[in-house]
Amino acid sequence: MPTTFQEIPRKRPSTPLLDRAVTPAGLRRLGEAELETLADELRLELLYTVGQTGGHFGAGLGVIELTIALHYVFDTPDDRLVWDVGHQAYPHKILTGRREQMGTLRQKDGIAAFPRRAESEYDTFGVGHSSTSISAALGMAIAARLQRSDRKAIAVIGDGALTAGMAFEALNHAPEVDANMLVILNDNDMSISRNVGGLSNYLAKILSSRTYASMREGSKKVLSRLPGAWEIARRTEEYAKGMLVPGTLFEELGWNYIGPIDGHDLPTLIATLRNMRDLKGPQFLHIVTKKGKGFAPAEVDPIGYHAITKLEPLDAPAAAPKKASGPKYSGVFGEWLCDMAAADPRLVGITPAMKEGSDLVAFSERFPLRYFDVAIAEQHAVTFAAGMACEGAKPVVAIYSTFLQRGYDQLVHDVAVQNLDVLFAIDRAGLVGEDGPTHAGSFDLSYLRCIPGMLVMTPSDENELRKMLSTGHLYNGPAAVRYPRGNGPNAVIEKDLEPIEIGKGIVRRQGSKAAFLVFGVQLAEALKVAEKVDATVVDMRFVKPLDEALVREIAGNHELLVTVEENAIMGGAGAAVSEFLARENILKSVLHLGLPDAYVEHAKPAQMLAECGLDEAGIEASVRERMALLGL
Ligand SMILES: Cc1ncc(C[n+]2csc(CCOP(=O)(O)OP(=O)(O)O)c2C)c(N)n1
Ligand SMILES: CC(=O)[C@@H](O)[C@H](O)COP(=O)(O)O
Ligand SMILES: [Mg+2]
Repeated sequence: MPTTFQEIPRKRPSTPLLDRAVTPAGLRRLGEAELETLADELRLELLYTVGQTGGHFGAGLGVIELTIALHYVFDTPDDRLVWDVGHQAYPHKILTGRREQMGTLRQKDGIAAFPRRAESEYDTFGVGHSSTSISAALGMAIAARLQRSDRKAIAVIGDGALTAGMAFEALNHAPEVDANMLVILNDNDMSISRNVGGLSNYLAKILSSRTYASMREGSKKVLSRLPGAWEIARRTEEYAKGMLVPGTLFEELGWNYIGPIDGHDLPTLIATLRNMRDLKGPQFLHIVTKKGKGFAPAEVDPIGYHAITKLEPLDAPAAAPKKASGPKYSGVFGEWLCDMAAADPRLVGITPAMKEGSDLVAFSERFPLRYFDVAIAEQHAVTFAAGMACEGAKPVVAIYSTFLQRGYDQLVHDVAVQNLDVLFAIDRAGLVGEDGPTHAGSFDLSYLRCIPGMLVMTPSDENELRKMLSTGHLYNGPAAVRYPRGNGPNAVIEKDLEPIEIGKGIVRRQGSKAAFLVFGVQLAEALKVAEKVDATVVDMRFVKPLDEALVREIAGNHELLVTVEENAIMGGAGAAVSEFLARENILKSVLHLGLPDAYVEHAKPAQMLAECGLDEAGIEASVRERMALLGL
């Protein structure tokens, strides 16, 4: 049985077995009898390293045994192992040659938050967005068949990730092509919050209907489903009886379902994986684990320990009293949602499995009948909102920019084409820092402003966010407000629910020669630079509709326009300004400042913004360079 630790070690633990197993080749030289001790060492090492760096926590603790068993039984990296989401893959990284790099996790030039192909041959598929593993592993399995290779393909997917439509698209397809592949469902009954929905309830029913409790001790009942292990079952009537349970959904789809088994029982995991490794056709292994396993506080609070910040050194000087920072942008949204819900009974709040991240916690408690967590199902979230809007509800879809990409067709086809009244509260817009490019909200201004009828707003601070949410809510049609991860400049927030005039920007500073047209939170930096170069600063507020009259006026009395946005320059807000000037045949020097046409590697947000020239120094340097070129 795994050891349960009570504390996160602050000193690197002694790990004699892990020291010999930091590659799969080394791991496979260990005797099977040593693996449970190895699991304790690996779990302690994980506690230590994540304690030093911060990062995702509970999920990795839950797959310590599984990770060991997979690399022990399968010939990785030749056998392809695909982790879904990838937030549970730190043990995988430790066992595949990156133990010494774990101290650089999620830091500039360090190893990434999720598996990525460029980082290691053992990271067979880049992940971060959930529910992609079965499709990817299926693709690898069919490629192996076409290449007459007998390399295996294994997908490890969580019960949360399994709630996304694309997971079922792959579950549907694999039997059609009779793929030789293995899907391992890591069922811990948790998403980031508790997992929700019919599938979650169904999985719970499987656990109870297969007398999982008795199986957990023996677990031999499971082996009875496998060739060569049946004799064990046949010897005792009660085992055979246990198999007379109805087929599972997965079997009905054409998968050979095995389980549920205890995902922390290493001997059973190894025996079962060995038996399944060479079976032909689509294989589905259902394991039951605990998120946060082996660390008592995380076992008790898996939601709170989904991710942790790094431990402060014990001898750290007493931190200077932090300037009271205001609420995070998510918190401003969460408070507005409750206030507007109290004022407008038509409002409903929808989240695709990110209640905590998008801060719908208070709303879910105060308005439970109008709160909907649809699980990890962004496409469904958008069209579900569209259906509600058809009936006069005023849905607010709270969604990360990067995850809205998953529901883009639904936004266009189901909401915008029908001009339905849905408000998208788009959190994590722009660079998000340590989660890296898979989670950056780099493209929403580009992919939203091209949609006819869409209202697209970019608040420059917390108060502007609140005003724009009210504006979007009261607007009769598809609307979007995008705002970044974390805190703003701590602006004074007016607690009313009044909208602002649609399509109008505000001149925040009058200067000459150059004029900043700012779309979003870089307003503060632009104002500082404007003081130095005596530029005008306009808070544009709206990407769509663009305040064309104001742009025309500013262009008429400035030599240089500088657009600023934390979005891809390609097709972003700045492009809207240039398109307008071109359409009006207004010749003007325009400098676009934004995110480059590249994937910005993970680091601290400030480091990434500096790298993109979106910090004060970068903005100043670009503007001075252009002004010099123009002789201003
Ligand atoms: C498309 C997408 N939506 C949302 C998320 C945010 N997210 C990260 S982990 C997670 C929960 C995953 O649950 P599960 O697959 O059961 O893994 P567990 O954390 O329980 O190990 C969610 C919703 C994501 N990564 N990708
Ligand atoms: C793995 C995953 O997708 C989430 O855990 C994500 O990392 C959360 O991001 P925030 O920390 O910005 O809420
Ligand atoms: Mg889960």
